[in-house]
Amino acid sequence: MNTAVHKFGGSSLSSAARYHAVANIIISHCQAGDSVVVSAAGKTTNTLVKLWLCYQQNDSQGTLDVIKLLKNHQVELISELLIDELQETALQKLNDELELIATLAQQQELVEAQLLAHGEVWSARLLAQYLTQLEHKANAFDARDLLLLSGGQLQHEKNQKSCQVLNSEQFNVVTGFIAKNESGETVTLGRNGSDYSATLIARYCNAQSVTIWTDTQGVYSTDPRKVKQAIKYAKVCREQANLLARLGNPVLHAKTLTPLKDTNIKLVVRSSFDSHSACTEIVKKGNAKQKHFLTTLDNHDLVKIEQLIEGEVGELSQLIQHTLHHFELDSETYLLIPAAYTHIVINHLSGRANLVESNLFGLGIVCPNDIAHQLTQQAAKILQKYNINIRFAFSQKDMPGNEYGLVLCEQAFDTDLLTILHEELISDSQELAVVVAGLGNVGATFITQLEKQLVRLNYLLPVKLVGLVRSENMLFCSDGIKIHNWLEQWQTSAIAYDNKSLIAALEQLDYEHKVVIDITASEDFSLLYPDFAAQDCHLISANKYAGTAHTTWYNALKEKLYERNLKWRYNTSVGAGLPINFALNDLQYSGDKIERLLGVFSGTLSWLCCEYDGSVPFSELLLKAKDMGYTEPDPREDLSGRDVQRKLLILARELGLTLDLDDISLTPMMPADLAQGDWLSFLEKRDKLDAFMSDKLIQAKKEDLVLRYVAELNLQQDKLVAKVALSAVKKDEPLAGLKAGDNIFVINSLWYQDNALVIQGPGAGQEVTAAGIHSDLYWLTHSLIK
Ligand SMILES: NC(=O)C1=CN([C@@H]2O[C@H](COP(=O)(O)OP(=O)(O)OC[C@H]3O[C@@H](n4cnc5c(N)ncnc54)[C@H](OP(=O)(O)O)[C@@H]3O)[C@@H](O)[C@H]2O)C=CC1
Ligand SMILES: N[C@@H](CC=O)C(=O)O
Repeated sequence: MNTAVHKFGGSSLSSAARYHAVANIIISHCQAGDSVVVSAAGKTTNTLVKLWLCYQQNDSQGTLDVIKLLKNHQVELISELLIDELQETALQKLNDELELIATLAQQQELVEAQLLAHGEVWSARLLAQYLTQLEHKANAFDARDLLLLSGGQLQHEKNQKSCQVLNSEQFNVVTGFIAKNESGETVTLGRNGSDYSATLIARYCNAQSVTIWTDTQGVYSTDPRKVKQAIKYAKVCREQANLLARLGNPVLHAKTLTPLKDTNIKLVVRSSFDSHSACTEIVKKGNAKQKHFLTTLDNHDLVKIEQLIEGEVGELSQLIQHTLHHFELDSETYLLIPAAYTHIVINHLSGRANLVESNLFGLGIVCPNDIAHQLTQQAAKILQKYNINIRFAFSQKDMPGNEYGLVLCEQAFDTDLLTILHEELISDSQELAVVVAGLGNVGATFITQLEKQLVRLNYLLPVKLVGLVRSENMLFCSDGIKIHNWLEQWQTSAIAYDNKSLIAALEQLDYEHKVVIDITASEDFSLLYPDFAAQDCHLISANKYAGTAHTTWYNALKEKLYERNLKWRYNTSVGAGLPINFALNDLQYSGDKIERLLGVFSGTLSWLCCEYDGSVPFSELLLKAKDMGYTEPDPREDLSGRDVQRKLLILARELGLTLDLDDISLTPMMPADLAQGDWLSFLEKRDKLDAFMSDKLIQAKKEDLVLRYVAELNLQQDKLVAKVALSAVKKDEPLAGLKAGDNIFVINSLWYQDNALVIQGPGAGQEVTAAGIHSDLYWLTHSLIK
């Protein structure tokens, strides 16, 4: 049977709301037969440890107070989650257990491991009951019935048999962290013990995968809480994960990985707070690029040890319930120990260990082969420059193919310095994967231009085209699509496309940065932007739908992108390749205030108004504009004024205004009823459009005016004016003197009041638009390197 194991840590279960979220994840991500391993809720283990300390110090009042704390927390969870009989029984059982703890404490019979085990037992029981109440089959299992250790060693054969009780018809909610010994006593599995329980159970059940649901979104290049630019990796190979763990990185514990050795069990680290976001997969060697990591060490002691015995580091780690790193340098063996535990280790090694340095802080650098030495030297130089005294700096080979460096210093360094180190040591290792959606007029031209442009981009950062998407098919090649024969590859290898497979393909990309370039004109495609953001993709849009979506959706997208440090560029959605967005932003950055924006924002309507003199029917020109690649796929999007309305909204939002499309008044450049029906039925009624435009032209000519489709945003008056409409303008006005197809943006601001700033040039066409998208790609790439 293909089962999976899911593990939820304490922070994932800290409140009733979190239990509810976890239950939803289980219902949507797990199948009957899967095991769900849980830690103690929130800070329960810490509270139990506090209870143990009070008990040891014979502090009876303290003991009772902590029992009360535990009770309040559990009662709150039970009362908020369970109802009726389930609630009553659960409260009764909890009461009995807490009374027993109080009695045992009084009688001086408390046992530490047995006491600590309560946290996991309560979580598993409550979660199973809550799932049952939600009408899903679930049962709680005590891992002491599944995991047996004898003489400190796991009894694999017996455990494998015991795990057969896990039921294929239900969710099996199993306590993490605990096991039993041959005398039936409780033993705990140490720090991150629940992660270890999960991988052990996965091995014993021959599960397909283990998902560690946690409060971070995956494994990052460095701590994302300290360095905003930290990169989340889609894939990390087990050897590097193991090394990181041994250097004390808290995301995965070295022990967690051991049961997976020589198995094909997939290990995934995923956020239980954002279950749709991209995760990190820990893969077997060769299935992921070697990555760069920086991990920090706080307050460690360095101890020299004589004759390290095989397996002793593991034993010592078990003893202090903490990771220990050991290394050989100049034929001596050293241990790096969290300072709080040094005395325990030194005592344990009775006479074989000497303290060499105390209170060290440091940096671990995990990186691909052959560069650890160089990066370690570089890190040391940077730290020295910032007056950090270095005690040790060396690099080592770890397992084949793996290297690391350690820089141990006298002082701690702050997040600013870590950010600098990250920028200097990690940034160079990044690659950008490009996925292009839409290979029509503009998209195909963009790809043609990309071959040359890649040379330029590669000076900044290695950039690869890895995906192409059209309305029905897609092509993904994670090593890169060969641009000169993309069409051939498309014809032989493109596969059917649906949203789910597209998201899965994005998730699989093993790149530090990814960008989806939307050159479709599809609203449906734009609705996937939040999913792209969840996959850590930057966005570039020529498509105007997302930029003009309803404010609530639009703001939520912006917020999501901001939280993930993702960029969204959409320069070509207004004015094709013209730098209108740049100009508006630049004016604002430099303290200017835009008061009025007026112009012709449609290449199609500009071309039509300039070319139409009544000698040929208007609709014939419209078909020509379509052939030239100026119009939207359905040119009525242009004629209706909707396309211009969208552009005005995009610029208004750029100026910080909170507007929606309906706040911009619109007068179409065609009879309203022509908007109905499909394109062919429109063509049958094109005479109506011709007559409509002929009338407008005759009227304009009579008054010696010319026709222009004009957009205006005026912030000068009390009431904001935002409108798009066909207007007749005087021949000496800037809007009249356009070349066919040109856009013009007339900007009045504090600094450009009487003499407006004017931006004018081609406002549509595949070449200029594709070039504008390249500008967005260039600036995105540029922003990623520093
Ligand atoms: N033309 C111009 O001058 C300018 C255009 N733009 C914008 O650029 C975009 C593209 O314009 P243009 O190239 O002229 O349009 P086209 O109609 O020529 O091409 C559209 C492309 O999008 C693909 N597509 C449509 N729906 C989907 C979908 N749901 N998922 C994936 N792909 C899809 C189509 O696939 P298939 O090939 O299978 O049909 C096609 O390849 C539009 O948003 C437009 O507003 C912006 C500035 C100027
Ligand atoms: N159809 C549009 C294309 C660019 O956005 C136009 O004509 O301006």
